[in-house]
Amino acid sequence: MAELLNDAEVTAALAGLPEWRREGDAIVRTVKLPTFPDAIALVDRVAQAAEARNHHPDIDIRWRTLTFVCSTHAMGGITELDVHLAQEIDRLAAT
Ligand SMILES: C[C@H](O)[C@H](O)[C@H]1CNC2=NC(N)=NC(=O)C2=N1
Repeated sequence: MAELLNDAEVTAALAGLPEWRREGDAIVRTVKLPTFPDAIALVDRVAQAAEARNHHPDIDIRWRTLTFVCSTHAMGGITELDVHLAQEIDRLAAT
């Protein structure tokens, strides 16, 4: 299992993830899509990617606005798995 990142490591990771912010034991990004179906389509793409890597974000869906919350539940905090998932979500959100 991936090790917890310390504060400096989280800060360094977020420097490469400008759309993301730290909220306690998680990193968080909000994405606004043009339509509700567009938002659900992105959720589906993220779900496929999360399943493939067996690491899943918490997802809040409010009309066209999605909030992704990445934390490693088994470790109770932020690990490289969350950073890599955030990078993947950014790629999928850009398509
Ligand atoms: C058994 C399975 O590998 C674990 O439950 C996985 C599934 N997806 C997960 N996703 C996240 N975000 N954190 C976890 O600790 C986690 N654990």
